[in-house]
Amino acid sequence: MSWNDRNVLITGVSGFVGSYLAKYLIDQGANVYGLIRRRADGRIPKNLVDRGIYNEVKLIEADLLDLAGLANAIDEAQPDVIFHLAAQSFVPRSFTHPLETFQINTLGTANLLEAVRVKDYDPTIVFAGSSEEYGLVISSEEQYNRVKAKYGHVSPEPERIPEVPINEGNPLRPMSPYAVSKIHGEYIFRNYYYTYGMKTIVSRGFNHEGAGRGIMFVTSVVTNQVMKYKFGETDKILIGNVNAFRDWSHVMDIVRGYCLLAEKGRPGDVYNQGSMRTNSVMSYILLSLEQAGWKIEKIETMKNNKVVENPTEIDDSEMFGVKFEKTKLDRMMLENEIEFTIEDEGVWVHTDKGKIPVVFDPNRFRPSEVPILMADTRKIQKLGFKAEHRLTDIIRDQLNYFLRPENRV
Ligand SMILES: C[C@H]1O[C@H](OP(=O)(O)OP(=O)(O)OC[C@H]2O[C@@H](n3cnc4c(=O)[nH]c(N)nc43)[C@H](O)[C@@H]2O)[C@@H](O)[C@@H](O)C1=O
Repeated sequence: MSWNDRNVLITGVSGFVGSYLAKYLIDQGANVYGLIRRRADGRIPKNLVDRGIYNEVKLIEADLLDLAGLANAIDEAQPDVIFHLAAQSFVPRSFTHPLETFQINTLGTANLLEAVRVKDYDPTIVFAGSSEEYGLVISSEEQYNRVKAKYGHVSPEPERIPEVPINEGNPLRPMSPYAVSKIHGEYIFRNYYYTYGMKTIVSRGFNHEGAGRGIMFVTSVVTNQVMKYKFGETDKILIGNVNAFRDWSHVMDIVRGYCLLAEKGRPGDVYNQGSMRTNSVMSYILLSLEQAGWKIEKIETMKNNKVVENPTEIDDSEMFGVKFEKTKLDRMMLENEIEFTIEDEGVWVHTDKGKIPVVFDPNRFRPSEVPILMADTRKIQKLGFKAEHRLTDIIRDQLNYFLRPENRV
């Protein structure tokens, strides 16, 4: 399918992913319409300015909670394809504002589909579902036993251990109101295919990052602080749970994946999008420091005397039946040889230029956590998907972004 002269409507166009997607589609010749909430301050969304497309996206003001406004937007855009990316997407906010999260992500999603249905258009509609839907993924017998001791049960019980890499058939064990809201959104999408024959397709995107990623997400939290440390604007790196493992992709790989799903995805179906690797938050910090110019010799916890020599040594051996790039430290953590706890208080990173403190901040820990995510992307690969970027490409783009003083927060 050629995108040339196709009408595309993107909800969440001023967000991180929405703006990259809009730029990509404009470059392909599409007419891109973007749904945007009315801004009281009249300021131009930074992401659209940074992508250089502010004058090229046709912005339509409408709120996901306003059905009439959405119906007007559909009339105006007459979309061949809709990408529904707008959401309350920050997991910690969903813990403090669950109802707001449900309103925007579930009711808002239902409203959008209703607007399309009542208007009788027949676009392909792609939904930004999330790997968060999988939630409590079991990666080893040890972890299973720990989880069972903590919660009393694991429901549904795993049919295999490890449950990674995660395929589309994995159980959904949501660990946040955000995850529940995305499951709900996804199921409305799928149901509208079965009930009304609408061409709805679900992407379950694993974490995707790059220059301009929201400042509150961990990859920006890390790279922002690393650059601040480099320029003497801070004397430590503050962080929450460094044991979490994520499948981090470059935003452009996922943007291409969204387009592929619109072109070739099967209506009513669900597709993972990710990189088929998994790395820890701790490694993200160490690799960022390394790319910013420090040579890392060892790490040592501030309390409890846990030491790892050469933690960033590259290990591309097979784990969970997949060969992927990780650090020596990632492997040790995945094999339960080492775990960081809040009682460790933090980690000293020993480098060629002295010790850097990485301090654990109790306020950044979540009431319930997704321990590990790693996508099995074989289903979308059959449509032609390929994750082109390495983890270090993402880190490089983010460090370059924070090199500019005006982007550091
Ligand atoms: C696919 C999915 O991806 C994103 O959700 P997320 O995985 O929650 O992303 P995040 O970057 O906020 O956290 C990743 C991990 O990092 C840990 N972590 C440690 N220390 C800090 C910290 O200081 N800040 C944050 N934010 N996280 C921290 C934190 O505990 C968690 O385990 C959203 O785009 C979501 O919309 C989405 O759909």
